[in-house]
Amino acid sequence: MTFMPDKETEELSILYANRSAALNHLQQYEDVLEDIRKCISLGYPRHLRYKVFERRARTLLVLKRNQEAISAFQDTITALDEANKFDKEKRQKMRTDSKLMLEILNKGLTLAGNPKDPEPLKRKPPKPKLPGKNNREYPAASDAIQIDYEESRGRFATATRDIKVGEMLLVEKPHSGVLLAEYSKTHCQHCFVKCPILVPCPKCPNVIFCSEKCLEAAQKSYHAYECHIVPLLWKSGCSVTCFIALRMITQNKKEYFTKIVSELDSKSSGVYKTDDYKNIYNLVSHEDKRTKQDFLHRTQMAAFLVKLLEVSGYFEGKPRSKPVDFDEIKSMAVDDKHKNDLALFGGLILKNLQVLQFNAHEVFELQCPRPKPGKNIIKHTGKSVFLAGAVFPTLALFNHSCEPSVVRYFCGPYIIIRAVKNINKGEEVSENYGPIFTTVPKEKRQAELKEQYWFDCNCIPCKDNWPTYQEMTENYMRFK
Ligand SMILES: C[S@@+](CC[C@H](N)C(=O)[O-])C[C@H]1O[C@@H](n2cnc3c(N)ncnc32)[C@H](O)[C@@H]1O
Repeated sequence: MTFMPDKETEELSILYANRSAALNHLQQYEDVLEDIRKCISLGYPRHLRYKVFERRARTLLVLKRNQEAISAFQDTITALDEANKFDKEKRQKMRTDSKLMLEILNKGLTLAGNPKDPEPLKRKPPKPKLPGKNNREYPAASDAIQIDYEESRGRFATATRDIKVGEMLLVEKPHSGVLLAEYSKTHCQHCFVKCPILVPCPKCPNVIFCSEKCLEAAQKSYHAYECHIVPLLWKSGCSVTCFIALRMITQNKKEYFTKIVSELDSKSSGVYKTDDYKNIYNLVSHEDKRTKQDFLHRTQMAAFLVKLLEVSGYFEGKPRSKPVDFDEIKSMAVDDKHKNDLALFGGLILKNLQVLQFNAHEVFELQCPRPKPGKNIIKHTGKSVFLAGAVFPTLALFNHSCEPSVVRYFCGPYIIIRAVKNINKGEEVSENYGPIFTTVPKEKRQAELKEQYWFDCNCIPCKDNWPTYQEMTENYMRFK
């Protein structure tokens, strides 16, 4: 991929016009209209406009948006007057064809009583919403959830009333999330959806976005600083978790952190908001149980990441304008003027790395093959594909059970939690961190949870030694 021409240039308008022709061949009609809108707003040359206006008119006809097609054909006729470099005969033919289409359309619409055009299709799914009332203290969760605390297991969710199977209990956007490198040219860096047509960053060839809106949101926060350091991060081989630890910083300005740093250790009061870094900072990190080796390892990673932050221009609030390489990082002397920033942000990144170890989630996309035309037997061949890593601060308060009460899935960047069984008032509402009692034997589950999450699982299937499906005999099923 090469660089995009700078924003708002004639060159870019020509690029959009040409892409609209390609999209037309691919029958991606809504995208054709969007590219034509962009190309006109960027000042596409007047003597060429008849081409895109005519393409717009014909696209609108396909979409049965006839009222809009009429004005597009009228624009085509007007634009033909300025198409002085275009073959006179062809110009005349296009004018006649457009006039004919106008006549047909006007007649048809009058006969049909001038019906309204259908609404344009929305490409992105709407933002998911909890159907009932939101919890006042934890707005990402429903009012059926409350967060309790016990010394031995920390915070956990319980039901404030009876919950019916299927009920939606939580909808949350990530506080921070990062797409895996291998999806950076197919999925939106900002909202993780697959891009039918891409909007590249005008300053780097590293990532893409699904819309101008996502590009703008990213450029206004993390991507301004990440633009030229992303390739080095990927090349370093660091995990997506390390990248999230950095993103947790780059998505806010330096001043945001210097303002809140003195309150970070105090317990939060009031509404628990997803975008509040203080809530993330106070998630479980098991700092007191870590070994020296563990700290050394994480501090080395934090030192590398904070150096990247320094070269990105973050401390000065001036994003860097060219790519960075390993040699530049290695040869950098400690700059006295950045000493305090390096200490503060190095410390925050170190904390982020610890928190993420226990609180990050994988973001999945369900991929299903296109159904073959004419075949009406649906085979369930869809698979979940690991796309990104993210931290959802409210969901991170749910504890684990090997027989969970909820299931999670994604809608763009949002995670959605629904009950998979009826849950009684006062019962714990538990998540699952990986091993389920039906398929993984108890010893293996316990070992995995201890190694990854540092706790001894004491859920009912573990306590009562429930058998896996394979261990259940027919008799067992019947007697139970
Ligand atoms: C994602 S956090 C869950 C929320 C956490 N309890 C808190 O206070 O913020 C994961 C951590 O919670 C604790 N935890 C989760 N499930 C548990 C369980 N079933 N029993 C005991 N502790 C558990 C472990 O310390 C684990 O590392």
